[in-house]
Amino acid sequence: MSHKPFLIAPSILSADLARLGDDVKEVLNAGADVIHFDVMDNHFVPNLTFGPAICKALRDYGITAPIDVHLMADPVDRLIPEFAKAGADYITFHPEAAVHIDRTLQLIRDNGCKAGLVFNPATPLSYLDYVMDKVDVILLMSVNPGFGGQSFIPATLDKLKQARKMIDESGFDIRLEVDGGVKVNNIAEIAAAGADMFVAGSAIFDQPDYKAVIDEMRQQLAKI
Ligand SMILES: O=C(CO)[C@H](O)[C@H](O)COP(=O)(O)O
Repeated sequence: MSHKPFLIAPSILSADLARLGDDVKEVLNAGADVIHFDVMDNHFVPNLTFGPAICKALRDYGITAPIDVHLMADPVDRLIPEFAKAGADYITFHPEAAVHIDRTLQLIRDNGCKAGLVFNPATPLSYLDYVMDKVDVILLMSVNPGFGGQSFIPATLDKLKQARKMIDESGFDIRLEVDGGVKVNNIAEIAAAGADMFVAGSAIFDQPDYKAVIDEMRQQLAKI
């Protein structure tokens, strides 16, 4: 197995939304690598969160770290140029929400962002079969999307191993991201299964000392 340097991506779903800019600065100062930005539309998932204006507000507030926009929205295409303009670095979407997956991946790259597909726990990896050359990131949901604070679904470990094999065999430069129920006590096992980018919401933002959690996560990752 080969993997890229590990990235920790706190999910702002669990941040203090009344003081989002400051909370994001704090988590980055605590050692986070990427900000995970959950876009929920109350249609594809039963919750409603943030749009491009909030992404732009973070940029205007001085956030320079990569922003990883996870679209839990249907349809997706018209959001892509908006988020690219607002400062997104990664844009990922669910294949079930796209009419033309290949075209949507290309649209993301054409807008200057890294493109990715997101897989719900029961969504098969076969959606990747003809687009491995068009993805920069594969995101496996380890919970059903919509809410933070859920438990990691163990079957994700086998799915991560399959995705890692597909990436390694493809020879393409693709990140393997995981989202949902990632904690200090399971991050090593998740990394051993092949993930190299870890979204964590409640595990980080629900603790008073972000640096302590992120440091502990890195200590666990150093075992891999
Ligand atoms: O996409 C998400 C939910 O749909 C969140 O990013 C994810 O659940 C993170 O929260 P936690 O780490 O608390 O499980």
